[in-house]
Amino acid sequence: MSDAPGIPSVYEWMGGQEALDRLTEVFYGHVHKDPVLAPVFAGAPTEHAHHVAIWLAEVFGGPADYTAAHGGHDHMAGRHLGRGITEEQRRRWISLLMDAADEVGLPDDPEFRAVFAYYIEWGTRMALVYSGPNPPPVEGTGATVPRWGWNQTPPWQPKG
Ligand code: HEM
Repeated sequence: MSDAPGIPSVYEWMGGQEALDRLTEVFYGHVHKDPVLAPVFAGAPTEHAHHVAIWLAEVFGGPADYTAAHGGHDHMAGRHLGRGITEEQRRRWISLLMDAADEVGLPDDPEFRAVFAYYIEWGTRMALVYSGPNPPPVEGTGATVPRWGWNQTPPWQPKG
């Protein structure tokens, strides 16, 4: 959902790609030291943090580079298949990401943090759905990367 003309995108507000890369670098630094999450990400390639930063950029109104060059929505969804993510792991993921947001100095105004937390709550719950026993289809679905603006985002359903 696009925002009104003249209002910066959430992506611009948070500092663009550079801020997102700092965020995910610090975040995955914590993840790899965390007893609950380290085993989950033990096999992740070193570029993982950057790929997630590119995904988040597209979600928050930045360039559509994940769609153009990293496989788009279906690739992201497919990377969670069969992982059986637990609620404890999801909560820890959020907690470490919010710690990282403070550490790298993302804006802390209530509006930005509310939109940010709204997407992260939804996205982590979707990661659990895809990682679980009955995931939605992930190939050729035509699903697009969700876009999060300042306003309410409409309910999302996988296509196909
Ligand atoms: C808003 C929440 C989330 C977002 C935006 C997200 C985003 C992504 C993206 C974009 C990828 C694919 C990276 C690539 O293109 O190479 C990925 C992979 C992955 N995600 Fe997530 N994710 C989220 C939540 C979670 C949670 C809660 C967990 C587990 C606790 C998780 C575990 C993983 C794992 C294990 C991979 C595969 C890493 C690999 O390539 O080995 N994700 N995620």
